[in-house]
Amino acid sequence: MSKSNILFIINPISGGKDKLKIPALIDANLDRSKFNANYSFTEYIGHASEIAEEAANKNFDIIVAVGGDGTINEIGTKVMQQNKILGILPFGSGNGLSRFLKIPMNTAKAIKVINDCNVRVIDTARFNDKCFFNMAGMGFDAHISSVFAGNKSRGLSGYLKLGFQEMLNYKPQVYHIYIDGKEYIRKAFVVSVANSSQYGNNAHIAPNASITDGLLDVCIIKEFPIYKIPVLAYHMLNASADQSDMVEIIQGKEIRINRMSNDAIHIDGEPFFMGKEIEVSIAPLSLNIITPDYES
Ligand SMILES: Nc1ncnc2c1ncn2[C@@H]1O[C@H](COP(=O)(O)OP(=O)(O)OP(=O)(O)O)[C@@H](O)[C@H]1O
Repeated sequence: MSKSNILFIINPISGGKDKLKIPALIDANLDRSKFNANYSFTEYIGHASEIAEEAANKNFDIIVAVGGDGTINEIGTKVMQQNKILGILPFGSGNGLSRFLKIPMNTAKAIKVINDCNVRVIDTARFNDKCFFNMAGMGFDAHISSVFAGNKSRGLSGYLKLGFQEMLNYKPQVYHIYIDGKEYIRKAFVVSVANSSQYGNNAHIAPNASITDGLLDVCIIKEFPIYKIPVLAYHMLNASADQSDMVEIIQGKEIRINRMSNDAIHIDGEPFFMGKEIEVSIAPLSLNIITPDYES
């Protein structure tokens, strides 16, 4: 059997964790009878995307994102365009897509999942012309991702600290949301569009989301008094946000969101600016990705 060429692209800053030992962990755990392996470290924002494009144009069959949802986004976009296979070693702050797909957080175990090479095909989505795989949105979470991007300390504690500071001053906004032909006008704290169920760290905003159903879950977090944060957190961590009166979830395929401001949006947790009108679309079953074999 011929070996597959596999490239590991390592984001040295994601999740705020040291990655210098990753090449040695790959050497110790990757099945060399199946793979010819190589790796490279990213040096700047957007570099993972450049490396992935070059690798996909060459003869790499599998490209592994070593990082969080932002790194997966950069690499997955190129992998999808070239119809290659994406692997993940989770090393982000939140690891939303990895957790949803049940990819082990332990690196040696995650490499074993790659050894087994069970490939699934999943839905992907877009905000205007930018792909996302896990979650995209606007409102408070996008505001946080834009402030967090300029913050030196990554990781969960960095997110939480910033979140509390910024929440005190954040004002909910009015959104006109069109889902499969119906208009919803909502004043919201957050509008998230979910492909998977969770933001990361097992905070499930769309507990019924499926990544293979051809549908997106529009999750509207309504304006709420600050003392209700623990209730919202409880629902997210218990995957019961659909039962909370603070959250409205509407599934659909053709979605457009109009808003009054040009504030940051986020795509898989990374901030971007793309105007007041966002066209949201879904490409059913469009990305090949290595996951655990759920049947075994
Ligand atoms: N060498 C680098 N220096 C600075 N930024 C980088 C570098 N390589 C990649 N990046 C950027 O790091 C950002 C964050 O990456 P990523 O999303 O993987 O980590 P995270 O935000 O800690 O995790 P998660 O999204 O799971 O919460 C991405 O926008 C990526 O473009």
